[in-house]
Amino acid sequence: MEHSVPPLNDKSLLKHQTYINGKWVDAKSGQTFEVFDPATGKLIGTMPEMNKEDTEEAIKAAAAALPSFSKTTGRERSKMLRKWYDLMVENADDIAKLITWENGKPMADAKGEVTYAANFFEWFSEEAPRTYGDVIPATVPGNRVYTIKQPVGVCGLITPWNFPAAMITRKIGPALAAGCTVVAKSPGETPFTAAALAELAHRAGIPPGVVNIVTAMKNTAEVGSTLTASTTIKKVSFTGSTGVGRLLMKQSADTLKKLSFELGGNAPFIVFDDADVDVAVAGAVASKFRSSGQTCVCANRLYIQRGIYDKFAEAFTAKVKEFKVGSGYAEGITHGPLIHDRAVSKVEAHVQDAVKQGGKVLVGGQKMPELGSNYYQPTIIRDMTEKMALKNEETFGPVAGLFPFDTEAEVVEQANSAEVGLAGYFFSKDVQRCYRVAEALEVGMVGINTGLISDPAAPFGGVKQSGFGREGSRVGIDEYLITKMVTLGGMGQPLQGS
Ligand SMILES: NC(=O)c1ccc[n+]([C@@H]2O[C@H](COP(=O)([O-])OP(=O)(O)OC[C@H]3O[C@@H](n4cnc5c(N)ncnc54)[C@H](O)[C@@H]3O)[C@@H](O)[C@H]2O)c1
Ligand SMILES: O=CCCC(=O)O
Repeated sequence: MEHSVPPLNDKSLLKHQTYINGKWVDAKSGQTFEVFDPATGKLIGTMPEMNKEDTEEAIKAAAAALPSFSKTTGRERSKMLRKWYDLMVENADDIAKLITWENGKPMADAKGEVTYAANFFEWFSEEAPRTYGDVIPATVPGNRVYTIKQPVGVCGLITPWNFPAAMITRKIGPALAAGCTVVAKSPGETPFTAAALAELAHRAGIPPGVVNIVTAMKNTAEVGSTLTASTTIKKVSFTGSTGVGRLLMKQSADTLKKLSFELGGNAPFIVFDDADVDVAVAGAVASKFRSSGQTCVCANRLYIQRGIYDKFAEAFTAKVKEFKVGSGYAEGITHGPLIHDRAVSKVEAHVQDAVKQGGKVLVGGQKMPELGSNYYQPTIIRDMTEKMALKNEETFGPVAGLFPFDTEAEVVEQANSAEVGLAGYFFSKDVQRCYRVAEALEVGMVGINTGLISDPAAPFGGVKQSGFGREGSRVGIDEYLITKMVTLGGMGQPLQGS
């Protein structure tokens, strides 16, 4: 389905170059890559196809900016981040238009993402002046011990397309607050939002070289190996799939980098018989179908206790039938396209596999060629079983599989059977069960009686093969700091003259 792209209020936010050392530049090779609108398949524009040489140039710029930036006070960095936050808020409509254009999510969701993304700058502007160390009572007589927090150095950041703004600000915010400088590789599918953020960084007065954005599509792996092999880069923070996370961890081994990895999920979503069905359905709609199922914390396996199974399935199906799928710019649209044809193929494969093994489609189950090649109907399948592909792999698309279960112990075992452990959700009115199950789930984040857990104030991250490290919250800045211990010897002498 065709749609027209609403014009930006500030056309200068749409860049076709990238931002390195405070300047807008092309790739040294002159090469570019094309970026397409997932809703129409039409070309949005091109961006520089950068390679090892360009990445090294960006690392050099970040290294040159580090000595002076790392010596600014927390209060000075706080003001810069606050200014960047204010500019994001002022330009929220334009950034949302760019997100919808290159990612496909509906404008209402894109606006929500801009607020979420900007809030990381606001949050870390408040953390920047508060990187306290400790004064430690020493064991050795005559010693005095204290710690200071210092920036880790130049950081390499790699983020995915599903939140073109928020995944970047969730890393750059704490990095700058800590006094680090960064080289960020923006996602190949959604580089324009990142470029608009860089333009706002420039306007906010962030010094040249502090924020550098490398763009690439075909050369992505080359850029990744340059960042991980560099001895200048002291830390890599990556958000993306578990497979790429493993590769980057191997590549980082030779230089023993500090790492933070926010990787794939396969979230269990459990509804107990004693839950409020309406609350559980609202939670499932929010958790499963946010961004058409393309978030790492989306419910993937919905476990519904047998006593409530039919009632939940019916109410959930009724809600999903109300969705309106189409171009993210059109009025009243609740769900947009998937990012590309590979995403559609994975969704299709999971649905076909479930149906072949006895799953019954309650709603959806088909592609939507009348809208475009990247659209798939929001889908619910009941009578799911443990052997189905959707149970073991993150679908990353708009398919909800309903698994029946009998006991609390059984469902927790099933929930924990995944290799990954990012988010988990459950619904119950029994307060003792709430504590019990929250403590038993092997995940980094638990939602009880809610399907939405993302909050800049709350620590975001996983366990098992969902990675390590936490983003947002008061601990998010620690990922970009080192704790230096200082011991003063020969202290504690008697007062002079005594
Ligand atoms: N835990 C989290 O916070 C979180 C958040 C969002 C997405 N994710 C996960 O990300 C995945 C979806 O995103 P995706 O398909 O774009 O993931 P992906 O791993 O393919 O790509 C993520 C980023 O890594 C880059 N990349 C890919 N190969 C690379 C390489 N060899 N070297 C360096 N960079 C490389 C991509 O260009 C992109 O910018 C899902 O598994 C999802 O769960 C996790
Ligand atoms: O896709 C992963 C990030 C989602 C979020 O931050 O809510």
